[in-house]
Amino acid sequence: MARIAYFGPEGTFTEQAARSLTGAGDELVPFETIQLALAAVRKGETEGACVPVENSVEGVVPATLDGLAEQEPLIAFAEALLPVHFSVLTRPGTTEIRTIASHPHALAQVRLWVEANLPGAKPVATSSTAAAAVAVQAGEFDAAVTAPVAVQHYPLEVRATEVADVRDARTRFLLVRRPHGPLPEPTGADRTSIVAAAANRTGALAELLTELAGRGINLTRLDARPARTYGEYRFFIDFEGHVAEPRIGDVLAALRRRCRDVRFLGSHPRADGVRATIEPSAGNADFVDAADWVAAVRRGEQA
Ligand SMILES: O=C(O)C(=O)C[C@]1(C(=O)O)C=C[C@@H](O)C=C1
Repeated sequence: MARIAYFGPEGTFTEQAARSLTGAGDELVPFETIQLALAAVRKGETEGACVPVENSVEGVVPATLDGLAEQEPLIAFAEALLPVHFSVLTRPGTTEIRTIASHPHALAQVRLWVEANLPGAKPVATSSTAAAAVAVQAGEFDAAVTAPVAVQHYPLEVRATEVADVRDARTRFLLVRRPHGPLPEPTGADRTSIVAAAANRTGALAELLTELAGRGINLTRLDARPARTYGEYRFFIDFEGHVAEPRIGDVLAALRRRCRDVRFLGSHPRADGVRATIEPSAGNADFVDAADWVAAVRRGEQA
């Protein structure tokens, strides 16, 4: 049985993701913020932490990216992809909705719906969707935009379901742990994540990307976040493949040479099961064959 921290309180999308990534015997422990969930696993209070990383409408979750780039390293060893649509909850009997609360990512995904259906309602940011339900229950706000499961945890009334400005929105979540023990086995449908600090000079980012492109490695995400000094950035790069593969090991070694700093954030199976695209002459067998040939040349056996 493992203790797993998650971005709570109870009834968040993240709790759902954590349940899908853990076993029945595991204990899920809610934390009010992403930072606190990551701190729990760093301190060894829990064996893992489940946090949201990116949404198909609103993009990355900054607290997760910054939290993984800074302090002691953590490694993602599994991911979940959840469909995202919302319920709107109020205290029973509420007649007028003047304030509508939720996580900023959730508010951004229902802005048009709120304008059309609750004109004049003021959006208010809370730490999570479930925290909005708690605040509505406490009488702080009139309505909460929540995950559909939230109503099972809080005694609120469902005013609308399936609320979403963009159909088929999805959020991806990571299960992270401290870097100890073996990585998940490669499956052929894996994702590798790094955060890199490129040198501050012309073409530095293009050179990093050329290392990946030259080995036929397909990117799945590229984001820049400030590196806490004005004008300096970190690049979060996700790509197809697993560090156990020769082609991925080869590109990581090249990035390590080129970057001021590079941190490995994990290699794990993709939740959508999409298999890596392998370009002609960039498969693992091609890398192994090329390395064998160089070794033979060095031994003086082949020219
Ligand atoms: O507040 C929650 O329920 C969360 O799990 C966070 C979160 C996010 O960070 O994007 C997760 C999915 C939705 O996109 C809205 C909020």
